[in-house]
Order: sequence, then C-alpha cells, then structure tokens
Amino acid sequence: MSDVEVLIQRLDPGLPPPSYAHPGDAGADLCAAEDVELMPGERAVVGTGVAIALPEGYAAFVHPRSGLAARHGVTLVNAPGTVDAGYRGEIKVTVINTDAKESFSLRRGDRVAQLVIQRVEHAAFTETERLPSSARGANGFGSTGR
Ligand SMILES: O=c1ccn([C@H]2C[C@H](O)[C@@H](COP(=O)(O)OP(=O)(O)OP(=O)(O)O)O2)c(=O)[nH]1
Ligand SMILES: [Mg+2]
Repeated sequence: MSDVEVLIQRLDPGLPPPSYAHPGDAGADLCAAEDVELMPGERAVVGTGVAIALPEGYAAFVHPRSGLAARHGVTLVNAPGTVDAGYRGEIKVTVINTDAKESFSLRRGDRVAQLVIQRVEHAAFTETERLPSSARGANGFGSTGR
C-alpha cells in the first residue's frame, strides 16, 4: 500500500493524531475530543480535534468502528461521512446509540470512528434522452429476491 501525503492539523494537542492500529489497516482511528453520554436512541455530533488537507482527487470517509457497533450498538448516523478534499474544518462524527436499553459513555480520547482515505473520480455529467440498456434495467429494491 503506497502512502498518500495528508496534512493534518491538531486542533486539540492533547489528543493523538489519527493512526492506523496495524500496518495495512484501511482505517486510521479518530478520537473523541469530548465526553458524551448517549442515552438509548440518542445521537450527538462529536469533535475529533483534527483538521486535514487532502490532495486533489482524494476524499476521506468517516466509518464506524465495528467493535463499538457490535458491543454497544454505537454507530454513525451518516456512515460513511464524506470529508471533501477542500474541507479545512474540524472532522466531526455523528455518533448514535442504537441500543434500546443501555446508555453509552464516550470519553475524551476514546477511539470513536475511523478515517478511510480514497481516490475519487469526478464525473462529467452528460445529459441524454435515453440511457443504454442493461441486464438489470430499472429493477432495484429487492428485485432479485431475498
Ligand atoms: O462525518 C462527517 C461528514 C462531513 N464532515 C465535514 C467534511 C465535509 O467536507 C463537510 C460537508 O459534509 P457533507 O457534504 O457530507 O455535508 P452537507 O450537509 O452536504 O454540507 P455542505 O452543504 O457543507 O456540503 O462536513 C465531517 O466533519 N464529518
Ligand atoms: Mg455537501
């Protein structure tokens, strides 16, 4: 895996920068910048204390962490969140506690989400009266059965 240079600014020097837990991991963990108590069904926008500058032609996607989802039902409302190459503000995460009964305490410094950096294409949208035919056609939403 080749490295893409991504500039990062630590808005909160008390928090570690995004980091990969293992070589070859796709997601670099992001930490919560604040303590948040999430009641069952509650959501919150939480800062991560970092801002980045991506090279043109790249985007960063904010993905949930599987462990939080599996153990606590904690995920991201807009998963995956999209960080545009031109965004220079703090990366924030939209956490939600989907558990029906248990509240969840997120502590400052906890790894709350992971950032996946990807190359993205830009489309030149060309309008047409008729799209080319395909095997699927307009069938969607479960058209192939369960
Ligand atoms: O999980 C996320 C998703 C987005 N963003 C930031 C970076 C992104 O570039 C900006 C805008 O995100 P998006 O385009 O998804 O939101 P929008 O509602 O369309 O806002 P805008 O009108 O600013 O584009 O918000 C985050 O910090 N975290
Ligand atoms: Mg947008």
